[in-house]
Amino acid sequence: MALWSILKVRVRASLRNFQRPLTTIASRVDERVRVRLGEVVGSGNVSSSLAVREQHGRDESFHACKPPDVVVWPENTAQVRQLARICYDHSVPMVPYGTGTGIEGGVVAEEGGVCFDLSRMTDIVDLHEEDLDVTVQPGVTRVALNTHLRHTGLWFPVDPGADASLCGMAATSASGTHTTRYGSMRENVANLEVVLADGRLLHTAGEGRHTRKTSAGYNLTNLFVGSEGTLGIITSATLRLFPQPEAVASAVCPMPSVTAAGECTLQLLRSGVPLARIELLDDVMMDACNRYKGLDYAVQPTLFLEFHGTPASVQEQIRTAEEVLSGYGAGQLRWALAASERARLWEARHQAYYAARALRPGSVGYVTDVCVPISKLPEVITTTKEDLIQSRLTGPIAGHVGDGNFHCILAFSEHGEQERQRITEFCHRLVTRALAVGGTCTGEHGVGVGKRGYLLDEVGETGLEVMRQLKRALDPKGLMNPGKVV
Ligand SMILES: Cc1cc2c(cc1C)N(C[C@H](O)[C@H](O)[C@H](O)COP(=O)(O)OP(=O)(O)OC[C@H]1O[C@@H](n3cnc4c(N)ncnc43)[C@H](O)[C@@H]1O)c1[nH]c(=O)[nH]c(=O)c1N2
Ligand SMILES: CCCCC(=O)C(=O)O
Ligand SMILES: [Mn+2]
Repeated sequence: MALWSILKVRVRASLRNFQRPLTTIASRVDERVRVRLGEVVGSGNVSSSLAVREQHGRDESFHACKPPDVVVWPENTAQVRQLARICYDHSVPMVPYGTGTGIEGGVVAEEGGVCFDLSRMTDIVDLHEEDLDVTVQPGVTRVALNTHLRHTGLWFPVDPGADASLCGMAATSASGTHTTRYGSMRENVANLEVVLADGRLLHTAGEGRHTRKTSAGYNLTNLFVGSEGTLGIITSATLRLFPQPEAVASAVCPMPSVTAAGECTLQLLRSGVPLARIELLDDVMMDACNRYKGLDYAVQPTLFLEFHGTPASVQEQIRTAEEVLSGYGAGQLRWALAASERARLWEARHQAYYAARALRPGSVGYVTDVCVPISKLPEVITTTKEDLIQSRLTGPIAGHVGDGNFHCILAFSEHGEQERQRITEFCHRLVTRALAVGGTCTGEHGVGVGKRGYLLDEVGETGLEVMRQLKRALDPKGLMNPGKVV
């Protein structure tokens, strides 16, 4: 697309945003407010130090740091409610903070205010083994939960690469490498406890309820899943658990091209093999992972696969998968059967972001996150790879291809203005390409500040207006994480 057309789209989107202001000019945190916050949490749980504020004003992405005015560490829901009430009374913005691993600038304090660091609320409140569910506080991370569950025979499968907080994952509607089989946070959250902007406490599915399904009224749970701190502060999440699979087999499978890998993925999904994981890493990504983790895989487009089930069903899944793979020119499969080998393999995939950045030491990462209908994946991924080459950009591709979701990771120097411009234009073309085939500008990382300009094109005028009406209804003063999403 010509530069002029790109600019027109941008200007149109930002004009529309401008026409419907959602936030009032909120006041900053003055001494009076600071003292009141300290009275709630105690002096050890509040900080105005610049280093602490800067650490909380950015996430793992390239988005510029904007520090909050003060950081508080509440220790329980009652404190979160009291703190919210103080902020509400004084019209001070509130920014919830989980583990800060987001990559769309979600925790950047656009208008300053109070950052609620929830990492000290670390209880696993209710584990119902017979019901296959658990309730966790916002300081519990996905690895901490699975470590806790290790001896129960249960696990929680949603696995973004980072060891993120589970409530932060709910807030961004995160997914991971198991989503193709087990779902994302949207499918795996049964209830949320939320402190609203004015301090009221909401249980999205009703207090104490933890059923597999419900049709009681509006789905408030999924209104808050993906709300990115703009509607309230999640103080606990009730999550679905799964039995740990009896048998697990992982394989690394080199493919002749990203197109063949995409087409093969489609055929595997159609064949009905219940793939537990299917991830694509292109040649550049494989090279980066080999270097970063000291591995020796072939440097070519590669599928990482995993099968779960009984020993007999895993064998059968493998037989069917091998037949499909051979039809698309797959090379020799390398199996990882021992738990330690599998852990090494998936750790390499989970750290793909850092591996990509390590290709250019000192760089920052610009991550794209489009998701398309699965039938469009081969076409979109092929065109994107060609675009990367034509744009002279080094952008390894890693994809949760079973979901039609993939990322390019563009590592760049913060000082290279021209390169940054080329990256911005490439990312814009990629999102436009995804939207044109019925896809989304973000499959899992959220809107944050990075994707705000695309929400209108994606959900339309009415969609955006309804989102904004909901925001106004729940947060009339515009205090919850202002400047994000809508
Ligand atoms: C190496 C690597 C790899 C990956 C990823 C990151 C990195 C660094 N991610 C992105 C990230 O891990 C994911 O978005 C997490 O869900 C963010 O959780 P945090 O707890 O870190 O939220 P973080 O603190 O970064 O906050 C993110 C947003 O949620 C809000 N928020 C956080 N906690 C909240 C709460 N309790 N209540 C209300 N709002 C809250 C914040 O205000 C902010 O808007 C990812 N993601 C993904 O989906 N799939 C993936 O595969 C990966 N892979
Ligand atoms: C690689 C892109 C950034 C993180 C992510 O979402 C993933 O690794 O899947
Ligand atoms: Mn991802």
